Amino acid sequence: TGSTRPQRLLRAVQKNATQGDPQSVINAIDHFCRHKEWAMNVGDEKGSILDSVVSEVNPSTALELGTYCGYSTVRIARLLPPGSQLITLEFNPAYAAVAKQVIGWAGLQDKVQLVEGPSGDLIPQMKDLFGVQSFDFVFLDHWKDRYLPDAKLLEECSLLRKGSVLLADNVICPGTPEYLEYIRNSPRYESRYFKSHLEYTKVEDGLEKSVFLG
Ligand SMILES: C[S@@+](CC[C@H](N)C(=O)[O-])C[C@H]1O[C@@H](n2cnc3c(N)ncnc32)[C@H](O)[C@@H]1O
Ligand SMILES: O=C(c1ccccc1)c1ccc(O)c(O)c1[N+](=O)[O-]
Ligand SMILES: [Mg+2]
Repeated sequence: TGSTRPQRLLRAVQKNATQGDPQSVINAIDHFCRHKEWAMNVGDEKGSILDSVVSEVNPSTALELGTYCGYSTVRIARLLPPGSQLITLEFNPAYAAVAKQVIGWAGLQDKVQLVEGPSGDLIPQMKDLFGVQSFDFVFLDHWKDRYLPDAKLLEECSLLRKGSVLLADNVICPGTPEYLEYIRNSPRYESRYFKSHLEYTKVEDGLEKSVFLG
């Protein structure tokens, strides 16, 4: 029984990154994915756009849908101000186990709550589990057919407030047509498309940033 790609990615972090240095963890994963094995992290090019949006929002409470190995978790958490929290949801236990170790290697475990389970079940529990009133920032990067139902669920659970920012990965590739149609035509959001490329490739992809208007 051989290792899995997430396990090989973790080994590359442990070998090439410095404990407590988030940027070195990001660099080690990007190097591994460019030169060894492609993996579905948001990547460095779209990651820079993610960084700029997170820095602009400067969230006290942030939510990530889809952790995988924790690459974007580290990107977001490293930019959070003291006292703020990132909650990240992952329903694959093997991926969650790797992510926990990557986040720990970066020294960001105190800023991150990694919760194992499906977003559809966990989102309605956010207030009870974590005392969250609303999210200032949400990064959507889980299976693409869940973006729309989970955005609606966040609205229904009153987890968005005037000014909350949703940032969605992969709106071109693999694509999230139903989500884009809804969010771009809804009077309750102001949306903008950031053109980029699918991680570690020349294929077009992009991020959709949507501000909830209340
Ligand atoms: C593209 S990967 C996330 C990549 C990560 N955001 C990054 O950029 O490093 C998508 C992840 O979402 C998880 N996932 C998919 N649907 C989910 C759901 N409904 N609830 C929780 N996790 C989900 C998958 O198991 C997978 O690990
Ligand atoms: O769906 C895929 C996918 C499809 C086929 C093969 C590998 C990955 C994918 C590709 C790039 C992404 O940034 C991403 O978030 C995902 N995803 O799974 O959520
Ligand atoms: Mg993605």
